[in-house]
Amino acid sequence: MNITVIGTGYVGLVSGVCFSEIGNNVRCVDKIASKIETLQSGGIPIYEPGLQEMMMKNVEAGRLTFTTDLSGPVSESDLVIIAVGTPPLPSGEADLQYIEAAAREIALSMKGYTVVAVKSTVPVGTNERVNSIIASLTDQPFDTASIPEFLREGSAVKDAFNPDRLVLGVQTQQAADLLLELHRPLTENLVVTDIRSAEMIKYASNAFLATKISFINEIANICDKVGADVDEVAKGMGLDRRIGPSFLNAGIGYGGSCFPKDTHALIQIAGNVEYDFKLLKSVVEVNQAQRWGIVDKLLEALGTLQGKKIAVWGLAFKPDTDDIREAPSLEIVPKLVEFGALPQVFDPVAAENFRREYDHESITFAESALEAARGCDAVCLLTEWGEFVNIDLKEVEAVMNQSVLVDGRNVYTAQRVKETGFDYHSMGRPALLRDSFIATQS
Ligand SMILES: NC(=O)c1ccc[n+]([C@@H]2O[C@H](COP(=O)([O-])OP(=O)(O)OC[C@H]3O[C@@H](n4cnc5c(N)ncnc54)[C@H](O)[C@@H]3O)[C@@H](O)[C@H]2O)c1
Ligand SMILES: O=c1ccn([C@@H]2O[C@H](COP(=O)(O)OP(=O)(O)O[C@H]3O[C@H](CO)[C@@H](O)[C@H](O)[C@H]3O)[C@@H](O)[C@H]2O)c(=O)[nH]1
Repeated sequence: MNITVIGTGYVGLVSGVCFSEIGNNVRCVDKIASKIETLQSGGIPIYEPGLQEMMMKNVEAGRLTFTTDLSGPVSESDLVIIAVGTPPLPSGEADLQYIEAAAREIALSMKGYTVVAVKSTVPVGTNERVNSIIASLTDQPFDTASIPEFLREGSAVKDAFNPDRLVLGVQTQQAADLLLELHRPLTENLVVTDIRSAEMIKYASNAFLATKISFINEIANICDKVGADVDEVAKGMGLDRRIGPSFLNAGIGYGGSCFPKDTHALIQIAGNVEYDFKLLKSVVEVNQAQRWGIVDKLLEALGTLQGKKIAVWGLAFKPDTDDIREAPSLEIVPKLVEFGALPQVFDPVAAENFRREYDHESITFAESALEAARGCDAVCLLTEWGEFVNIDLKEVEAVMNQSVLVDGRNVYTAQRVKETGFDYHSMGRPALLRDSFIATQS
């Protein structure tokens, strides 16, 4: 199948590479010339494990090319996938200007029957808008479709080949047949539905996952007060198949380019039809407050942050990505500075992206986790990169001024902490270090 993918961000590039990997001819288009030049020369503008190797393999096989000009590729394509950004407007609503511009450009180049599928996360009704834009500019036959993306950054390639399900929102059998042919090699769990429902499935899924996170974070806050261990609670809850174990990791809350944006957008979508989505508003509020929990714990442990050196481990919104969009670090580090602290920050890949967003004379960018900890009064872990999880805590303690460890992602076991002299604080696990039956078992 000949496919054009518009937008080479996380979603467009991963989709383009994966569809070429299963034998399709894919042309990836982006209007940012520097991105295309990087891709054409074998480089990759984002950090995503396994993507570059797979990209090079398919480029060499002649199935994958990159360009800034969509006209040629679109005119030869059976399927055009729109994977441009839908960033939030100040109101929280999704900004659809890039979707609409792409629709106009596609319409002017289409030749013969083409399916135009929106992969970007868009409010219900957007495909109809895309449909009317294209119909107003061309008399070529076409269908629009909604194929929302569910990949997670950091495991995008793995997710693309092992999806729990794929959702195909269609309006004709012809479009359904083409999309089924494309997606069948990836999974048997194909949900074929109407376009509006497909658009809604994406927002509802992200909102539900965000709700699970805020729920367990509130349970963690209560565990802190009643002396329970939220990880034990999550384990006990998650074994109930109706609840499930995933997305019950308590910590400093969710960030990233999707959950914050999509929860706000769904609140707005509901508001536009005069529905007050009270539950989701609370999810967002809880998530915001959760970020300050780690600062409270540092204050509790140190008394004051004025002049204190604080090592910050992790700046990316999650491990295995350089993405810092809506990362908790972007609020927590400035808050530490505001309290007079001297943060020594380190992230294996996201430090440069962070520095572009926020820098201050009080901050030192360290070259390693150990260097970040040197001379510090406390370490706080914001992102659970493997190298922080597996670090030798005794070695870290040895280079610090005071041994306080605030674990914002609950990654250390009781045994590892007990081997050190750290004054250890976690998110909702006060029972962890207690000499109780559970603590001696763990
Ligand atoms: N990042 C994720 O993990 C993820 C996962 C699922 C869904 N989504 C959704 O997918 C969409 C894309 O997300 P992303 O993170 O890949 O965005 P991104 O901002 O990383 O990439 C979008 C790309 O589209 C390009 N672009 C915009 N208009 C264009 C045009 N007219 N022609 C050619 N290129 C154009 C931009 O230059 C940019 O490179 C969003 O709606 C997002 O909500 C993202
Ligand atoms: O138990 C958990 C799980 C996640 N998180 C946080 O939640 C955020 C999002 O994590 P994750 O979902 O793994 O990453 P994303 O790449 O943002 O992926 C989400 O957003 C994408 C964009 O819409 C969707 O495609 C994915 O299905 C959806 O998981 C991160 O800050 C995590 O630290 C927690 O705090 N606790």
